[in-house]
Amino acid sequence: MPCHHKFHPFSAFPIIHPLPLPAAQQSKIFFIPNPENVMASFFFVLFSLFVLLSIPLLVFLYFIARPRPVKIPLKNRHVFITGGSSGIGLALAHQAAAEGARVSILARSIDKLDEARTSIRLSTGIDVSVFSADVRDYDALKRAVDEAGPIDVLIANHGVFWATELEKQELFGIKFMVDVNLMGSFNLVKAALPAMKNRPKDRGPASIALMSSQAGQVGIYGYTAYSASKFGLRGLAEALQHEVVADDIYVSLIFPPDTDTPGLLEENKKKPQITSLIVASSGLMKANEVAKKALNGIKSGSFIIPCNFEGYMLALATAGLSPQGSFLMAFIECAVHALVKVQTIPQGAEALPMPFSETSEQILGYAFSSPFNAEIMINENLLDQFLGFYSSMTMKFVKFIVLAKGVVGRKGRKCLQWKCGLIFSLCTW
Ligand SMILES: NC(=O)C1=CN([C@@H]2O[C@H](COP(=O)(O)OP(=O)(O)OC[C@H]3O[C@@H](n4cnc5c(N)ncnc54)[C@H](OP(=O)(O)O)[C@@H]3O)[C@@H](O)[C@H]2O)C=CC1
Ligand SMILES: CCCCCCCCCCCCCCCC(=O)[C@@H](N)CO
Repeated sequence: MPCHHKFHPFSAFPIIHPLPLPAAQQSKIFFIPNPENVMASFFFVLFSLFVLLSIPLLVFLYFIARPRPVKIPLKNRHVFITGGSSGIGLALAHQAAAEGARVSILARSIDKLDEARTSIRLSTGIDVSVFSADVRDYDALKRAVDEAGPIDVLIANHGVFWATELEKQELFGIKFMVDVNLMGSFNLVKAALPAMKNRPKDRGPASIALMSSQAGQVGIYGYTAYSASKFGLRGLAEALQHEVVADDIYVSLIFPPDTDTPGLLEENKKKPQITSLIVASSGLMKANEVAKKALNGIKSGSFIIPCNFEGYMLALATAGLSPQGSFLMAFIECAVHALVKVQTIPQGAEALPMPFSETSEQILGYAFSSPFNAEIMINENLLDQFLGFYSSMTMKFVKFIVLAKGVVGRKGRKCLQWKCGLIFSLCTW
């Protein structure tokens, strides 16, 4: 397919020559079942039937799962934050201290740590403990974690980042990002988990939060190494949640957009223009806004913590089978997945109208006409919608039940197993 647009040196946006949509695709954009089409009517009836049938099923599932809201307090609890000497980590430390937590921060530079301690003391009157270690050095990290004492809320926020095309990226740079962002988080969780699991039962639920990025939800030009390191955190988090839920530990993943921090200032000095354009479509947040969203998410035990509107959209589009503590959100995620498909179109591969100025069909078809180039397709195949909805619903509910605090907490694993079995057979009837 030929390239239909190119960058214009004087324009913030690539010049786009809109392509007329092929007739077949135009009809896909609006879902209007054609009454002359027997198959369509047949599927329409089938679909209505399934919708009707699904209501009692959902009510039944709701009563089995009986979700209980999780509350993880910060007051008088030990919050341990890596990368707590700068940017988002520093904002997290300020706010956690202000909420009455005992705060420990860890980073490499002792000077920056001391500076952070002073600034937190000045604004809150509270002294935080500081630890100097490199998260890549397991032994040093373990010593710091042991010295700090049992942790209630562990926030793996440390991170290094810069944007470069893979071709121009040196191997050691890739390894550095993966080692700090991903392996460093493994080191941290390994070091802290035993004491977190053995905490006295009356200390209440605990949290392990990992700082990802919107570039950890969707791959972005210039971020091959960074995105890979942040996507990796998601695998770590999803699997870890299964392993620790019985210990009343909740895992969270935080997905901020660009955030105004010393780290970003450095990154922006040498960023490919395309990266800047794409990233700009999700705006820029302040470190204390991100920290606020993050702490609220942690306190409510949310697995996925988006930080802005675009982040909520991305979270819906990329929910996958990640744990969902809210019955309603689990339902919405599955319904959205069955009905629409959001896909990103690599720059230069296909021309899209930009900004909106085209016909209503194109606006509906390509709702996110930013340089991010998200194409939103509406699924017009009813059988497909039905299967998509029920398969993701089935899987999500099995996970939902596995992870529902009520089930594990109240009656233990035996009860969990028969409920999982029941849900499976119910959903695959
Ligand atoms: N700013 C942004 O636009 C966004 C950032 N994020 C993520 O948020 C997190 C924080 O970012 P931000 O506040 O901007 O970053 P900053 O660069 O401002 O701060 C990074 C912190 O991590 C520490 N750190 C870095 N490397 C190591 C290491 N090897 N061992 C221990 N500590 C280390 C730094 O201290 P020291 O150098 O002294 O070790 C510093 O305290 C990162 O994980 C980042 O990927 C996500 C989305 C957007
Ligand atoms: C379906 C809805 C789509 C909505 C549009 C979403 C646009 C996505 C933009 C992603 C921005 C990524 C920022 C990464 C910041 C970061 O981590 C760096 N500062 C560190 O390198």
